[in-house]
Amino acid sequence: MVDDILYLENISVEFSGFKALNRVNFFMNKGELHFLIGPNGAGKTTLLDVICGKTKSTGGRMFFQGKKDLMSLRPQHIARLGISRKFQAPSIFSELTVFENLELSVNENKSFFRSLVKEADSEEKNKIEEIMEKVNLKDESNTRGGDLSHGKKQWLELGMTIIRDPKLLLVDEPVAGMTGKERDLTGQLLQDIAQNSSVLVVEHDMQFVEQFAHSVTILHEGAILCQGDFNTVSKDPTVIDVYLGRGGGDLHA
Ligand SMILES: Nc1ncnc2c1ncn2[C@@H]1O[C@H](COP(=O)(O)OP(=O)(O)OP(=O)(O)O)[C@@H](O)[C@H]1O
Repeated sequence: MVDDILYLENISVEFSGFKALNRVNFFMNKGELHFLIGPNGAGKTTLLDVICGKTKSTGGRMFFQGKKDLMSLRPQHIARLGISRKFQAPSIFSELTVFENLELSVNENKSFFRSLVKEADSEEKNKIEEIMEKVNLKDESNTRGGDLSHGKKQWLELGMTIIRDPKLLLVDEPVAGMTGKERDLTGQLLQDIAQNSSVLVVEHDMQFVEQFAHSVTILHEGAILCQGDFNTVSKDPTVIDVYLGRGGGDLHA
């Protein structure tokens, strides 16, 4: 368990008697870019909701960095430990520039209104420059968030999330609606982020998963079907059954 960033044991969630997650065991190593995949309704979003404290498991155990017990913590406490979530729809400020959006996020300890009135200091400005470079928005510093393409909005929000140096980043379908080039750059960006943080991504795009995943977990009907590298899980007969059975075809795109 030494290298575990996240360790979940017997996690279960019920919605009015329906088992969305049923005794799920899941772990992730530090520095991993890990993909969570599975058919619609498999429980992927529910699992991310449990990790960030939005939804509570009816039992089991959940540890962060080997020792911090997440089970009884509220979402804001879990976020303060360094677990950040990036949702599928970008939630940037359309009227603010790329730089200003990042400026608002650079110091999470400042209140929202204090962030609005106080300019970033030189250390914070350097950090913003570094993040703009990382998320391919160096030349868009003065562009309004609302004027960015869909892909660039996603990168800006990723930048607003990683500027706080999360230890674990949870990401919902980051490449939905992106062009091929944007997908590739996003994959490289996620790999880059995983060098300093650990990243757990929910994704349906199998070509993207095959190209960038360090490891993959397959959820099916609220339970883990298998976990391993892409090649191993894509050859697993039960996985092939699930995907072929659902009309989803081979895992290989
Ligand atoms: N708040 C809720 N109340 C009732 N049922 C819910 C609730 N949230 C999720 N569910 C059900 O739990 C199951 C798992 O949902 P979840 O959104 O976690 O699946 P998913 O794998 O993320 O699916 P998708 O890939 O379609 O987003 C689904 O059958 C869903 O309808």
